[in-house]
Amino acid sequence: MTDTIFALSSGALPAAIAVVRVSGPNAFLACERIAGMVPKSRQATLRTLHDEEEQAVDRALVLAFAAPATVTGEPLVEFHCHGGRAVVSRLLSLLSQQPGLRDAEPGEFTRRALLNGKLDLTQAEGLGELLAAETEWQRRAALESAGGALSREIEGWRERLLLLAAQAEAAIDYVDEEETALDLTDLVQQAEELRGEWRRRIDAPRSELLSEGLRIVLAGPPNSGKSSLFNALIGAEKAIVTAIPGTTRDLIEARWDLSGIPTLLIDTAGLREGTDEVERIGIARAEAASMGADILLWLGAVQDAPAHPRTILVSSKSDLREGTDLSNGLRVSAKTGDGLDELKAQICTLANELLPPPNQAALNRRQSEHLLDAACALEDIRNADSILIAEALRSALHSLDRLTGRQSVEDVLDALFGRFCLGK
Ligand SMILES: Nc1nc2c(ncn2[C@@H]2O[C@H](COP(=O)(O)OP(=O)(O)OP(=O)(O)O)[C@@H](O)[C@H]2O)c(=O)[nH]1
Ligand SMILES: [K+]
Ligand SMILES: [Mg+2]
Repeated sequence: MTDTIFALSSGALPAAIAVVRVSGPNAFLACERIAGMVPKSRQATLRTLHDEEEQAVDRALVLAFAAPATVTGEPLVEFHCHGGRAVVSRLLSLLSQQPGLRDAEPGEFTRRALLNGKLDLTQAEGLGELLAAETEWQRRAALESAGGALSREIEGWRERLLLLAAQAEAAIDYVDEEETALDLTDLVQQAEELRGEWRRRIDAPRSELLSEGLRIVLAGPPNSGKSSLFNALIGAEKAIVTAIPGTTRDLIEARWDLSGIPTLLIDTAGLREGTDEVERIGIARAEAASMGADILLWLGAVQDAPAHPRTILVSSKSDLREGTDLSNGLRVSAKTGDGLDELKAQICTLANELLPPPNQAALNRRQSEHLLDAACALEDIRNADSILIAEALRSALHSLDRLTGRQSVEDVLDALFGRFCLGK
């Protein structure tokens, strides 16, 4: 029999309320022993929790959910108790003494939900992203995935693919019976339309851009004011600023929430012929960071700017150089704050082009790879015979199923072909 698992599901203690969850076949039994009864399914009931000596542990709201309509698909009980450390620790130790109960492993509730078909892999991944979300954009995108937007899209592809596969299999039967080969042009065209849709999804921005943040790099000659601008943008004196050229040596990174857009702002060493070994290494890192930037903020002369497709030219220290600006960059002063809003607006515009649209569930690397496999499977079907086409479609289906974590396609294929089989 499966273990019954329990864990503190709410956040750090102490807190006003703590939620302890129990899931598995013995959840109701444990509830009965601790709360004296199992409340009616989905009805919050205030109970005194007791230990084995009938000593009161806490007054808590108890919620029971009957399987299978629960988040894990198993019988589930929630204790909403007071969030003191001693209360929670007493309740957890009490639970651990109940028959068949043990501590949950990290992510185990979600794993059970996955195994019981309550969500698929893409939703579980979305849930992970939702828990990790720090900015608005991340939250909205993760909510799309967790809510099943991606799995619904994949399910749509899968159904179309299944229909095509069934037609291809039927065409094989015709060949067996030496009747006129069926015209497969239409089928091939539909498969290629699917492949085109997948290609566009694969080429779209990845969800990692959201979880890791857009890399925005400040680069330019020494003393151009990179570190000052870095500090002004993040609103903290994180980087050392001095009048000495070559102050910054290593990369300095800060997570920066730019109006909901998750970014990683990176300050770098000023670019020049390095005077000592430490500075030369720092400059090499600065150059590498500039190359790898999603957006480059260049604080030097136009003609010296590295070739980067998304560069914003910044003319720094605008408070000092009234009207004598030669760089054609956006005039910004870290000292007075002049031009900072405009700079942020320009970064936002570039970021909007780079990031996955928040109303579409972006694919992560793992998902893209499986979708690419599926697209590749359908690559050479244009002049293939029905047997090869059927095989290619089947292989594409397998890739989609690895994408969602669906175990086996065979049963589904069997069921479907049972219905579709023409001529047999
Ligand atoms: N007036 C004025 N001075 C500034 C401004 N920004 C930076 N400075 C000054 O310029 C000097 C260099 O600034 P930093 O921010 O250290 O320049 P940096 O590009 O990081 O320099 P390195 O790290 O050495 O490459 C310091 O003395 C700053 O106070 C500004 O907007 N206005
Ligand atoms: K400096
Ligand atoms: Mg600096």
